[in-house]
Amino acid sequence: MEKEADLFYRQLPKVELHAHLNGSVSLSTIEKLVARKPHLNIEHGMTAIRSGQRRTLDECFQVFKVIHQLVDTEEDILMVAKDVIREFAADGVKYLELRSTPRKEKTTGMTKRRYVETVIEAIRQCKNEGVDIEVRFLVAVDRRNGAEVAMETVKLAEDFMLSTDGLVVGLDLSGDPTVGHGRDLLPALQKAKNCGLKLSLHLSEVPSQADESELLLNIPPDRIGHGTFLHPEVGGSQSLVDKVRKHNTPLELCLTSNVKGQTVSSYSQHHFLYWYQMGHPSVICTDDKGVFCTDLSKEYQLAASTFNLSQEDMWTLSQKAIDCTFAPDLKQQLHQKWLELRPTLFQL
Ligand SMILES: CC(C)=CCNc1ncnc2c1ncn2[C@@H]1O[C@H](COP(=O)(O)O)[C@@H](O)[C@H]1O
Ligand SMILES: [Zn+2]
Repeated sequence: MEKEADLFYRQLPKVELHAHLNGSVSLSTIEKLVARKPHLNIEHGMTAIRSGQRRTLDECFQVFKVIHQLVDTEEDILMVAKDVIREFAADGVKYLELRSTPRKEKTTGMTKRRYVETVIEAIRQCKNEGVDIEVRFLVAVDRRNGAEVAMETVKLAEDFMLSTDGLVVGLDLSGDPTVGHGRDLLPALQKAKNCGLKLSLHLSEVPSQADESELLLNIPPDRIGHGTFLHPEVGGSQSLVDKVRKHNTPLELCLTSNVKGQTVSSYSQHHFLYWYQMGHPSVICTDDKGVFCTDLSKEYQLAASTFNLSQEDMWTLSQKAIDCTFAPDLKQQLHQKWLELRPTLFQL
């Protein structure tokens, strides 16, 4: 029987704002992909980092390369996206913002436009099948690919924002944080902001990026991914913190990802506490639930047990996340849903 606390966190209605599509592929979907491509000789150990395991950031990024080999056709992307959406729904996520990087045509046999269309198709199919979750999409820019590709991606994202009835809501900046510099991507990010795309930027995910963060915070972004090294105690600065505070920019915080990727030394050292105690908008997210063998319920439970927070605190945290979404049209509906679900949850 499921333990009472597990049940509480699974039933808690949740908002997931930071999920990379190909990092979110579950074991059962990986098995289906491996069966489609036995010649690749890929085992699950190569696509996930299990409990207790730690990897360097570099090793983590190698894992994405393996997953990308497995997910390289239109059929794969449709299946992966549908499976991921259904899994988040089964975990009690009521609103999901997925993000994914359209890859070079020669690696997938399809154009970047077709890649995004396929993810949108998966979102539509899940909606038509009655999966109980609202999904929106952020087109991702991989910082490793430089300024020109970033600009192309922004144009693509803008086209989709205008043609998908609000399903494409923004732009993500991600990829190996040790490669490239945000200054080169500034024109593309500014263009995205000016045309109405919401911006979620991976920021200060590794140490010594204070200059870059300073620059990118001036845009300013609409949300920050990780922000692990923003505050002074870890080599950031008060000026960075002040900027984030001034704009009240929400942080997307991913505990397991940071501990397994070794940018944070232990759960109790996670910067969640710094921002949460300040009353700053902090949203618990998974990052890559497949790679890091987690789900959003586990992340909520982990935050509660690590920082000694009550179920009531966690309820408030999940409810406040609604105000950090990039879908203003859905906020009222989501708040209503939370209110309706509350009585059943606290009767447990
Ligand atoms: C290595 C590590 C600790 C990962 C967690 N932190 C991350 N930091 C930056 N970019 C990421 C991270 N996790 C996933 N991504 C991005 O998401 C991609 C995978 O999802 P997709 O193909 O865009 O659908 C990766 O190739 C990478 O560009
Ligand atoms: Zn991320």
